[in-house]
Amino acid sequence: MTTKTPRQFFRPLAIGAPEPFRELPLRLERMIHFVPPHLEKVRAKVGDLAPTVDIVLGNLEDAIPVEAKQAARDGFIAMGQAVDFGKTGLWTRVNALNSPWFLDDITAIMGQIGGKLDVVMVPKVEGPWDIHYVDQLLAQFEAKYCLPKPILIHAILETAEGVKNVETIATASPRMHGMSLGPADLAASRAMKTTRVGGGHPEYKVIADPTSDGAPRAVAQQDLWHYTLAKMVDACAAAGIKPFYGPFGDFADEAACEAQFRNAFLLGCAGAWTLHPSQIAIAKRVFSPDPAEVAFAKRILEAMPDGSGAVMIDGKMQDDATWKQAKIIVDLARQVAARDPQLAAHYGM
Ligand SMILES: CC(=O)SCCNC(=O)CCNC(=O)[C@H](O)C(C)(C)COP(=O)(O)OP(=O)(O)OC[C@H]1O[C@@H](n2cnc3c(N)ncnc32)[C@H](O)[C@@H]1OP(=O)(O)O
Ligand SMILES: O=CC(=O)O
Ligand SMILES: [Mg+2]
Repeated sequence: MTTKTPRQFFRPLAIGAPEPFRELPLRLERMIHFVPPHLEKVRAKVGDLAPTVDIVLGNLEDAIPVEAKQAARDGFIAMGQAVDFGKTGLWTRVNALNSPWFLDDITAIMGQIGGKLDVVMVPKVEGPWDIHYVDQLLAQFEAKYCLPKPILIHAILETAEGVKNVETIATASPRMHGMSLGPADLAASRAMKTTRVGGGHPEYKVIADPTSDGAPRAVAQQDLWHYTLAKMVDACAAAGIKPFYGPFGDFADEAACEAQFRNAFLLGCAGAWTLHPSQIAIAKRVFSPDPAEVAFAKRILEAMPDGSGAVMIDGKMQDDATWKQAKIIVDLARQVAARDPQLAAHYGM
C-alpha cells in the first residue's frame, strides 16, 4: 500500500486546520460512559454524572431508534453546550459512514460544539479509507470554524474486514486516538452463533480426554475474544494509540462484566465502555491499578533508580524489563491519584 512520507503525514489536511498532535494528550480514560442523548431525563443528569466518569459519550448510532436519530443529535448538542465537562472528556459516537445520518451528525456537531468535542467514535470501520475520509472532513470543519485543537478519531473494531485491516486502521492518521472492540457487531459480521453483547459463552470450551475409570472430564471455558483483543492491543501499542474493550450487555452480571474488563486491563487496554450507571464503579475498580500492585511497583523503581541491572525483591528477579512494567503501573497510578483523592491515599501519592 502506498503511504505518505513522514513530513506529509503530520501536515494539516485543510488550510487553517490545527497541526495534528505528535503525541496523544495524556488523559485518564478508564471508562467511556455511553449516554442516550434523545432522553431528556438522562440528559438532565449529565451535569452530575460528568465528574464521576472519565469520558461522557453521546451515542447517536445503534441503540438509538430511527425515529429518535434527530432528537439524539440535537440532545447531544444541547448537552454539550449546557454542561461544563471540566477534566472529563466529551465524545460522540456518530452513525456509520454508509448511513443516512452520518453527514448531518458531523456537520451539526462540528458547527455547534466542535470546540468542546474531544473525540469522534466511528463505528464499523473497515479499513484505512474510512479513517482518511473522516480525517479530511474533520480538518475542513476545524478550518471553517477556526478550532484551535484537533479532534481525534476513535475506531470501533467490529467487522471481520476491520479486524483483517486492524494495523492499517491504527496507523491511518495522526488523528487516531485508539480503538474499541465491538463484540456484538463483530459476532454478527463473523456469523458467530451467539446472541450476546460481549462476555463469554459456556459452550466455547475445551474438554479433557476421557479416562478409563469414567471419571467426570475436566472442562474449561475459553475466551471468545482473546484473539481479537490481543491482535487489537498489538496494533494499537505498535501505533502509539490506545486500545479499549467495548460493551458488556448483561448489566445484572457484574462478576462477568468485571472479569471481561479485567482481562482487557491485564492485556493492555486503557478502559472499557460503561452502558449503565452500575458499570461505572466496576470500570473504576478494574482500570485503576490495585494498591498492592502499585506498592510493589514502587519498590521496583526505588530498588533500581536508573532502571538498569538486576535485583531480588521478595525472592523475585527484577531487571530493566520489570522496571518498565512497574513504571507503567506507577505512572497510571499517578494519573488516577490526580483525579481521585481516595485512591491517591491508598497509593500513598
Ligand atoms: C452493542 C452496542 O452498540 S453498545 C452501545 C449502545 N448501547 C447503549 O448506548 C445503551 C446505553 N444505556 C441505555 O440506554 C440504558 O441503560 C438502557 C435503555 C439500556 C436501560 O435503561 P433503563 O431501563 O432506564 O435502566 P434502569 O431502569 O436500570 O436505569 C436506572 C437509572 O439509570 C439511568 N440510566 C440508565 N442508563 C444510563 C446511562 N447509560 N447513562 C446515564 N443514566 C442511565 C436511568 O435513566 C435510570 O434513571 P432514574 O433512576 O432516574 O429513572
Ligand atoms: O458497538 C459495539 C458492538 O459491540 O457492536
Ligand atoms: Mg456495534
